[in-house]
Amino acid sequence: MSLTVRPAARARRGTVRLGTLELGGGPAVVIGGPGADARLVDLRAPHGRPITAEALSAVRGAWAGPVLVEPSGSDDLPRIAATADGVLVGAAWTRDLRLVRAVSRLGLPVVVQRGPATSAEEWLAVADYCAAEAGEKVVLCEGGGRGRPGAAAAPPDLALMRAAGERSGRPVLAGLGGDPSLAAAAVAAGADGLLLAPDPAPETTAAAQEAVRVIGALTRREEPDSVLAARGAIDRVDAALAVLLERRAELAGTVQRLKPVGGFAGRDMERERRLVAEMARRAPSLGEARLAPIMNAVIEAGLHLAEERRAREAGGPERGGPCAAADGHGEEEGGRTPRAGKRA
Ligand SMILES: C=C(O[C@@H]1C=C(C(=O)O)C=C[C@H]1O)C(=O)O
Repeated sequence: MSLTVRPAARARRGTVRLGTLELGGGPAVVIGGPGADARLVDLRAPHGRPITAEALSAVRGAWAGPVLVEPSGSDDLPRIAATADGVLVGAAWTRDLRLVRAVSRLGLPVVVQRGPATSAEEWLAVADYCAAEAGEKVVLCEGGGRGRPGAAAAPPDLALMRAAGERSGRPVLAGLGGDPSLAAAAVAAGADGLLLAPDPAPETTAAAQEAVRVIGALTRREEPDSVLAARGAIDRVDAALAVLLERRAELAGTVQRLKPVGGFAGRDMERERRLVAEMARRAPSLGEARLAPIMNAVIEAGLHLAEERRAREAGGPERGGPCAAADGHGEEEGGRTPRAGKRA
């Protein structure tokens, strides 16, 4: 067995490369500040805008990955062409066709952003215009634009974002500015990436990254064609599984507290069999026979946790914790656990 990379057999339609990132084909990405997959530099910064060269080299000095730049005017373009991996046609200047044309001719991918002042038709027309000039390397971004420097970012219309992506076949970003509250919804609605502010709060970036991983695992169909890409996709599925397993353990713990007899003593094998059968409908390849031992382990882990917590709350010695499971007698734990008293 070898870890060779299969040549990409599929011609991917509708994907655009931003440096090392592929927008549209693989996982959803985050573009913004530190901690994102690509950095955004806004040369239209509100207070005394920095010298273009300084702003760009500051980011380049600290970050080797993809950089997307929003210019403030055509003077910025030569420097951007030499330094950046893509250009943002911000919502505030989609109507400056001279600048749009000059940007499209740089040879870099172009992200065309829609703001509240632009209609959907106008937005897609600008994107088509850029695509003709930029050799199809165009990405749509819905929302997040600031009309004026310093103004609040407009929230994205996610239905419009989805429709625009389907109609144009181009990758779509949801512009979220500094507000991650729609991050999960945007990924579920089909966003290929989330465009944040150039320097959002670290929690904003973390929330966006969590959404692209966990929600992306549930909603995006990826077709990885290398071991590395497939492992990346597995890592995202595992992130979603971990979130669900933690939530499941909490809920199973609630049942233990509410049932007349909780813990291993109150185990209900008929309920367990039924939930495995129900899961097999959604996991037909695994089927009941393979799911049963998996769910047995999950359920027993939840019961151990619940008993451990109960013992701790009662101030008694801990039983059935990880040590008990690790000593090789984990399966017999139910037999060694004292009967739970009636707790209503
Ligand atoms: C949570 C319960 O207690 C136990 C744990 C279960 C689970 O984790 O799903 C299922 C049945 C019981 O053996 C329950 O009775 O529903």
